[in-house]
Amino acid sequence: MGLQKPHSHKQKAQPITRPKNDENNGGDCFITSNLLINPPSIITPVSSDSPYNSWLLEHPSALGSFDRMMKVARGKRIVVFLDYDGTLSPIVDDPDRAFMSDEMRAAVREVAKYFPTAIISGRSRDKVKEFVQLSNVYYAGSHGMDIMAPARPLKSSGEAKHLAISIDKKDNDVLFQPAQKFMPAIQEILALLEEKTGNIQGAKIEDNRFCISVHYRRVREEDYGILEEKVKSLLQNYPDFHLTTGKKVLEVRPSIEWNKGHALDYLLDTLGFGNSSEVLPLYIGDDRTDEDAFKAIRSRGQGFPIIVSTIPKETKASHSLHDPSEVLTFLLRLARWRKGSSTSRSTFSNLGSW
Ligand SMILES: O=P(O)(O)OC[C@H]1O[C@H](O[C@H]2O[C@H](CO)[C@@H](O)[C@H](O)[C@H]2O)[C@H](O)[C@@H](O)[C@@H]1O
Repeated sequence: MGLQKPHSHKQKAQPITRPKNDENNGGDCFITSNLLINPPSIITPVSSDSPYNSWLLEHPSALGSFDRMMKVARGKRIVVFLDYDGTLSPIVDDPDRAFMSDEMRAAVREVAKYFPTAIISGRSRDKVKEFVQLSNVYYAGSHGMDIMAPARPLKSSGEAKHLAISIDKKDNDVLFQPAQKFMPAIQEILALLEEKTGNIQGAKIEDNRFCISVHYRRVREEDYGILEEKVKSLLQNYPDFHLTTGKKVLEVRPSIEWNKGHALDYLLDTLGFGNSSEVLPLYIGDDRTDEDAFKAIRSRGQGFPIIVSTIPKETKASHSLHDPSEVLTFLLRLARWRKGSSTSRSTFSNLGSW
């Protein structure tokens, strides 16, 4: 059987060799073997003579595999989870200007008409809401530590029950903030970070409510070590916090057992799909913190973890999309599939319940 051209981005048809330290990626670039939840029957890349094309064999394009994925989805309830930066909006130098295109907004709105849809971001919930501007999706900010979810009884969020959680009712939704007790310390750290990094040109501190981003995308290379040192030394006085890394960003987070994966499970639970074997979660994300959500899908045993990446990297995702423009195409296709499928309209009850 001849190898087929990927049914997606033009660039993918070419052998692509990208630098190891991809600008947007902050430096991680590995190839790993990965068990696919649903291995593809057709291998799409033209050739495997570039690291990216080899990687695609293990993480096939979600566009090239779309029909196959939708066959798996037959009779299941798809729930869509989306990351924001690098997934719905391109990575840009200024975090305050990471706008989503109107086209992308329309695509997410359309998807959310047919499937329960949630955006899980490292940003503060308010900020991501301000960027997305849609009322028919659920929002989880601070890497899942700030969730506005439907007011339904929890069935199986075992983890949540063990945390000092705060649940406030607002309208018909419930606010779930498992890191609320860390708020005073977070405010303190925020002020200290502003003070101590103020003299490092290009450094930017972003208040993400239950976590803090220290951006270094615009910091001179020779200053980066100093910045990192300052952040680490400050955190020595706050043993309840730890640092994680993302794309040219250091993130200060409270040390609780809660991440995007827990947020995904929590949302499925509150949406009423806690133990359902009928649910098929689909998560699209591009960064390290999204790996927790990919893992959560893998432990459920069904669903599609999809990574957005222009370079080969170690991931738990089963499928891939090259960049936000492919995310847009995928979302439009998903909505069109649901809308156009007259059989699915009578077979599935997604539409009625959402
Ligand atoms: O979980 P996400 O929604 O992907 O948020 C992760 C971080 O995204 C943002 O930073 C990244 O995007 C910026 C804008 O494109 C870019 O300038 C920065 O270098 C990236 O790291 C956001 O500003 C962070 O607070 C989020 O934690």
